Amino acid sequence: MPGKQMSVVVTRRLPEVVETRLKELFDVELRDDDTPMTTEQLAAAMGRADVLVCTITDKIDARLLGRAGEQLKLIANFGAGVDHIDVATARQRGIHVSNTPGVVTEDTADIVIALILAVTRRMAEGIRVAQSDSWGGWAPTAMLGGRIKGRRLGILGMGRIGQAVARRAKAFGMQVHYHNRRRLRPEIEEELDATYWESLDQMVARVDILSINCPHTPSTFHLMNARRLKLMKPTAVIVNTSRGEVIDENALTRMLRAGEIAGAGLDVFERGHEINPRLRELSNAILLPHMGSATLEGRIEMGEKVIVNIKTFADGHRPPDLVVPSML
Ligand SMILES: O=CC(=O)O
Repeated sequence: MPGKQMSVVVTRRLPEVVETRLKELFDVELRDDDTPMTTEQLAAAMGRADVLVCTITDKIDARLLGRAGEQLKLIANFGAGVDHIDVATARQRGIHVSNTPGVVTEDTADIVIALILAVTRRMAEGIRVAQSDSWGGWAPTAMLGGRIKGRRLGILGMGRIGQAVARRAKAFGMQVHYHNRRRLRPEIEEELDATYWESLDQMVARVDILSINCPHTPSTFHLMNARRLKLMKPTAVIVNTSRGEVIDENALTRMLRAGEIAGAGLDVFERGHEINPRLRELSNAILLPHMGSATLEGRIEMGEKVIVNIKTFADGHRPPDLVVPSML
């Protein structure tokens, strides 16, 4: 099927250069407004597109896939995480799913470090004080946080992002520990100076800062449940830039309130952008609106990946970033 004839429907506004390139290459339908499509709009899009370009704000479940037209052959996700797509059902229906791995790595790792520093050095409180009239000037005992040099960082999920976090953490003088389904190759472990823990419980109990960097899959849902959160030191900090569902958010909120965990830096939440109001009230939780990969450079690279996946598929080949259920 020649690329020009491929009908592509895009569910959200994308960076301008990406939209321009999509228009040059395909018969593309772009969005004018930047709100997520309703379920009905999504179903209609899936009924007419050969390729759907969607994002995390589009929940593509088995019911919706059941309404897809025969012509829908590729769902090219703009984003690395695909937990909003029922990949197994798509596969059964002969619909390929691709994503944009790799290009979100460095930006997301930067946000992990930013959150670690923001929580341990009380950045949010500091900004509030500086913006208010209440600042009385420098004082030896004011705004004291904790030093991160020498602290133990535990990385849960040592894929691309976890490793990029480890590199940065090493430069900050932190001790890197990690838990992963598979142990890293010895030369990578050595390069990162990283200590492997087969037991997640044991690692969680020993670290000062825990960074969540595993994807959300059925086996990582609530991996940080109440029991595991309770294993953390009361002085420890937890940072999540992956998916909210990996942590039991209610349990975390209770423990932060009770001072059983010292602080949290969260870029993602269990119910998307509906943040638990109790979490918002806490002064020891720094919350960001899911901006881990939000750089202009990164978003353009994500768009380029989407385009390469569609173009390769349109030319009759396997998209380079095909997601298969066994990867999840
Ligand atoms: O969260 C962002 C992504 O999955 O790329």
